[in-house]
Amino acid sequence: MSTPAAIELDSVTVGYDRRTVCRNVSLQIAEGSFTVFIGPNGCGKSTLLRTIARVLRPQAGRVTVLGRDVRGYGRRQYARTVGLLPQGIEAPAGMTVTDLVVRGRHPHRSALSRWTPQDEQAVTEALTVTGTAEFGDRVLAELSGGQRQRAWLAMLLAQDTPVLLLDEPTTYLDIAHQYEVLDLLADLHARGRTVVAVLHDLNQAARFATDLVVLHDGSVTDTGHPSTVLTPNLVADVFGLRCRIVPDPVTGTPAVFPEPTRPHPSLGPR
Ligand SMILES: Nc1ncnc2c1ncn2[C@@H]1O[C@H](COP(=O)(O)OP(=O)(O)OP(=O)(O)O)[C@@H](O)[C@H]1O
Repeated sequence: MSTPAAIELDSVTVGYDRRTVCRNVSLQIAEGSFTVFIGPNGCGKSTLLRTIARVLRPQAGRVTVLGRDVRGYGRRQYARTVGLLPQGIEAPAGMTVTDLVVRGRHPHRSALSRWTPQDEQAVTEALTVTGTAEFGDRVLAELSGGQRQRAWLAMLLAQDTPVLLLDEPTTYLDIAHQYEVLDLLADLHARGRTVVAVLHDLNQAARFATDLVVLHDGSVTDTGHPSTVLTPNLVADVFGLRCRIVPDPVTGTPAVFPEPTRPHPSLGPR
């Protein structure tokens, strides 16, 4: 039996005002998968992620999450089900990292409910695993881009949702922190969460994804395991880049190496 879909898009057309970006997209994202959207700039990756997050409303078609039409969820109920880390998000002025992470618990609490040990544990754990506890008292606006990105990620973790959507979660992070965040997402996936991320680094996508979704000009052109999806022809067709694909020496997953457009100076005259 195949894994049930955590997220299902059925003939979804979506865009901004009268401008359509993604047309007639049908897609199933398996429950418990680590799915990565790849594709060139402007192809509609964020648009599709925001549609699943209910930030954008489809012009046509239907989005289902955990077997239920997303329009059928109440606001707080949806926030307990799906967490979104968007791109380029701004925090209210003066907000500290801990304040932000505490906000992640809002969907789990009502106006009158007390702060519970479970809330406390979720916040402490989110601050710890993202390495943000050490600057928990600092104001977000005064942090580096990478520190801020980890604070937003901590908020998302405190939200504690079965489905996580992340739009370029490694932006601003140095290489060690990029892998730390991806390992953290892999951990969440290993513990049964459905993780859907947009990534630009194809080698990282191939290393961490159980499923790739390739987008091109607002359409899904390929889906499947990285080892079957990522080929030189796909990279040429979708990104317009000539490349070689070799097994990553560490993981054996496909790794993309662009063909040089000119000889590298260190190679000397040929
Ligand atoms: N708020 C908006 N209003 C109007 N058009 C938008 C808006 N946001 C995005 N677009 C347009 O929608 C198209 C798809 O954008 P989207 O951000 O989904 O692409 P993307 O694949 O995530 O790109 P990138 O890799 O550059 O982040 C682009 O042509 C973009 O200009």
